[in-house]
Amino acid sequence: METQSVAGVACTDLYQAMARIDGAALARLEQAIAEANAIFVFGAGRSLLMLKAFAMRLMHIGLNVHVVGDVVTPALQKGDLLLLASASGETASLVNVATKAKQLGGTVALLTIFPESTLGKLAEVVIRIPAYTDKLPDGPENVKGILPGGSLFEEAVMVLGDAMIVNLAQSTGYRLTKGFALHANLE
Ligand SMILES: O=P(O)(O)OC[C@H]1O[C@](O)(CO)[C@@H](O)[C@@H]1O
Repeated sequence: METQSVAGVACTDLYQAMARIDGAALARLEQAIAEANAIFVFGAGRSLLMLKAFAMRLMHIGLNVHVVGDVVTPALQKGDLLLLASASGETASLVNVATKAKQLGGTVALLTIFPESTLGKLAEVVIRIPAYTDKLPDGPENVKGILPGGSLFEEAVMVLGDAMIVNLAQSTGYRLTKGFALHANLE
């Protein structure tokens, strides 16, 4: 199959996953983001890359956002939000960070395939992304798509992030009709 056709099938897989996401849970996440004093994002590998892209957009619309582990990331305070992306919900470094964030009075939000995971139990706001996973048997609820590994989950995180920006910008009064004035100018 030609590469652009593979990409087209991937978009269909992504669309079908999006159609099964709980809109009320997403609205709760948007509210938690809008109400947080500061937002911290964290993940491992590609899941973290997607959240870094989301963090950039949150900065663009004027929100106070940090990436856990960066040398200039400040202390998490009570009233802050920790947003995690983890397909498995079991990555040990995220479990440690989530536990610490809760001890500090933070709220934990999670994007995951497994709401019943260790991270899912720690998080106050959980968004289930019904992407294919080889950790579950194949079946009508878990159909392998065209993309390899955890790509469908990761790309769903990316698209959901940009979609949330559309709604968050409306609620914060940021106009998306022009370029992002706050985008880095030292690149
Ligand atoms: O998203 P999870 O389940 O926390 O796992 C993170 C792992 O997944 C990947 O992002 C992709 O497989 C890896 O880079 C990383 O080690």
